[in-house]
Amino acid sequence: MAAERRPLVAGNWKMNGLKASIGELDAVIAAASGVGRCDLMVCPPATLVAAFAARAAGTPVAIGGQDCHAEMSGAFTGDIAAEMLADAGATAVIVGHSERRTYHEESDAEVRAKALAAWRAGLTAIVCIGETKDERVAGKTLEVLGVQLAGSLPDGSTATNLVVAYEPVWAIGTGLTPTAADVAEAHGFIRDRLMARFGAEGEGVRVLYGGSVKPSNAAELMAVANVDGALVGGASLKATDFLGIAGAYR
Ligand SMILES: O=C(CO)COP(=O)(O)O
Repeated sequence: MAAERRPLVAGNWKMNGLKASIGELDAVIAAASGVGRCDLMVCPPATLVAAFAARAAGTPVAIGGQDCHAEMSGAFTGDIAAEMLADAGATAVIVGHSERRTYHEESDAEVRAKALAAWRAGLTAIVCIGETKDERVAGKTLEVLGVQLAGSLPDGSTATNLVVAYEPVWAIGTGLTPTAADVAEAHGFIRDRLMARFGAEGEGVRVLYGGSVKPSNAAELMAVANVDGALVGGASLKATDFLGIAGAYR
């Protein structure tokens, strides 16, 4: 029997949001109990994690970080340890987002170390993978995803400590999305790899789609086999749009 995977719709606010933005979180919390068929998470910038986690405590909305350092503490100016995110009330952290891989040159090995750091702190690791436009045009999408999965996921991944986010780099912030068939192919491939390596746990790992998800395309994307929710960037900044996407699971 296929594993029961409860969908997750997570918002990645990236470098957006000030204290006043908590009103958007309030609106998500107010509507959350009506979004019964999926989990909801908001990943604000690090400066807002503690305040957001305090506000979301006892509600169905989880709070996550956007990145963490692999070490627990030390002389790493400007960096944030997974333990600090957990201390602030986060229950998950995104690692290996393509913007980290591109602008901070993070390798699969570093992403893997960050995922292990997340587990050390008791956080779920949301590990992002995805091909560039050039890689897709060259027909290398699945090869790239295979390498990223092998290098970025630690041994010991389970249905509860890991979420994978498939985010084609060319679909992020561009308004472009892959066809449903392309999403099905990528997610099916990821599922196969997860099951080959982690067995029944791999069957339970949620695989999110990310890249230009909007209320208008969410239902179609979320209906694809092995798509267990969304990692939403721009459209997560407005509660109405974010909730519109989660509405795919109403
Ligand atoms: O990078 C993303 C989420 O992590 C997706 O961003 P957009 O939804 O803005 O395309």
